[in-house]
Amino acid sequence: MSTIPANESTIEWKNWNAEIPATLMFVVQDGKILLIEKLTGIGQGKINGPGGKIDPGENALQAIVRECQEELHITPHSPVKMGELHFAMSDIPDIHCHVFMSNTFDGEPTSTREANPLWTALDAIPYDKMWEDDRHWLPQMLDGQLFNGRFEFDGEKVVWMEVCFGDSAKALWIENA
Ligand SMILES: Nc1nc2c([nH]c(=O)n2[C@H]2C[C@H](O)[C@@H](COP(=O)(O)OP(=O)(O)OP(=O)(O)O)O2)c(=O)[nH]1
Repeated sequence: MSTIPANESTIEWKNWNAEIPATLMFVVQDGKILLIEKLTGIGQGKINGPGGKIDPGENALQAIVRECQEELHITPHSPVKMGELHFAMSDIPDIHCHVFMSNTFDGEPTSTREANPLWTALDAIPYDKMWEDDRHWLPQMLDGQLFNGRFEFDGEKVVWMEVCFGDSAKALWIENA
């Protein structure tokens, strides 16, 4: 488990519930990862994976497939859930995010109103243009590790975090999609 800084979180995580359920997808193929330049919504202007909010009546898997279709015109095959992320935000509603990976998909990644596709070498992921927490779980996820991350933000800055990996991380997931 990794934590920063050493101080306690101001969040009472035991009773914490996010307002927004969301998803992320990372497609990896031939030594490259399919990232996006996000053009709308939360994190606009950042590099991220495709994803977005879960609509009422959807589960996380249905939501991530729909978001990939909407944002990049691709349909990922057999998404595998790799992690959950819990974001306690200071200035926007709190977010609970399900993170998936896939190695194959139908369609051609295409720019849309919401995103520009960016095939990126796995050793050149631009963490400086991504959310600050990503560097604390994305490398391990790409090594095949399941994860569970809790992050407290002040604006866009991480002020506290706790990230677990492996089976003990999966035991912390709220939902096994
Ligand atoms: N990698 C990463 N992704 C994050 C972080 N915080 C955060 O909300 N996200 C992701 C989760 C969602 O995929 C996305 C936020 O949802 P969104 O605003 O894109 O939702 P949406 O596509 O449904 O947008 P809209 O309907 O409001 O236009 O950003 C973070 O710290 N790191």
